[in-house]
Amino acid sequence: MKSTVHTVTAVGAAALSLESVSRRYGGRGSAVLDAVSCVVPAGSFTAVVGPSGSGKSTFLQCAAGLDRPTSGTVRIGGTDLGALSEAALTRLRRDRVGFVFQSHALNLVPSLSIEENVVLPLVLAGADPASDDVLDRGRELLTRVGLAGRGPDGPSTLSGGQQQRVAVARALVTEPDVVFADEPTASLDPGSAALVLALLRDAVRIDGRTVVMVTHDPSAADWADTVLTMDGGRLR
Ligand SMILES: Nc1ncnc2c1ncn2[C@@H]1O[C@H](COP(=O)(O)OP(=O)(O)OP(=O)(O)O)[C@@H](O)[C@H]1O
Repeated sequence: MKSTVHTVTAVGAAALSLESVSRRYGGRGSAVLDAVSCVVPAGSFTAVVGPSGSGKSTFLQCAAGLDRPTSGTVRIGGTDLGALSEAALTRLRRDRVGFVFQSHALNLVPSLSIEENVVLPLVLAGADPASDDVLDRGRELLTRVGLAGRGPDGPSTLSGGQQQRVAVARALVTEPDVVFADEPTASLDPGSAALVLALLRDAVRIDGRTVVMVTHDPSAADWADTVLTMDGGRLR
């Protein structure tokens, strides 16, 4: 089937591209993602919207290397994810991708302090948690998200909105090629949601990061530069 290539308008190389990506479950079933192609340039904020069941989460999972498409090619920063072993894909997700999930309860590790959560991707990549670089980076990001001084506390001492801001800090800590956010404001009140969305927008505008966010919420999509609409597994 012919597919349209959706190019998000922005300057810069592709941070993410999908080329005729399809995902089917159970072999004979219909395509949950149906020959989806798009190019997301570096330094852009893209929202993916669409009705329930249209394939938004599947799009995000395939684009982020959390799921392997049945066919087609996904590239992050020019790397073809399909060519990577499971171990290499895991490293790419750790080092070059940031994630913010829907539920703040699932985003943070409760047994770690707030600052340990923020720098976790660096430590998993082999950095010394006690090094000045790591400690400074953790403090810098906590200041950025308005939680300076809260680093030694546990995540459970924070509100849901504050926990999502920590999740954004952690998603940015490796300076990833792409930050993927799946309904990051779904469980938040409007004020807390706006704070989280402003952090994502500033990561794009100030730091040149690339954000791809799935959302049901039209007011959340308003924060993005570009809105991609999914319908029946295809981009409209
Ligand atoms: N693991 C799976 N096995 C079989 N079908 C699946 C699986 N995951 C998703 N689907 C189906 O794929 C379709 C798209 O699901 P997906 O979660 O991507 O949609 P969505 O647009 O994110 O929906 P929502 O907005 O409700 O979260 C749905 O019909 C769903 O039932």
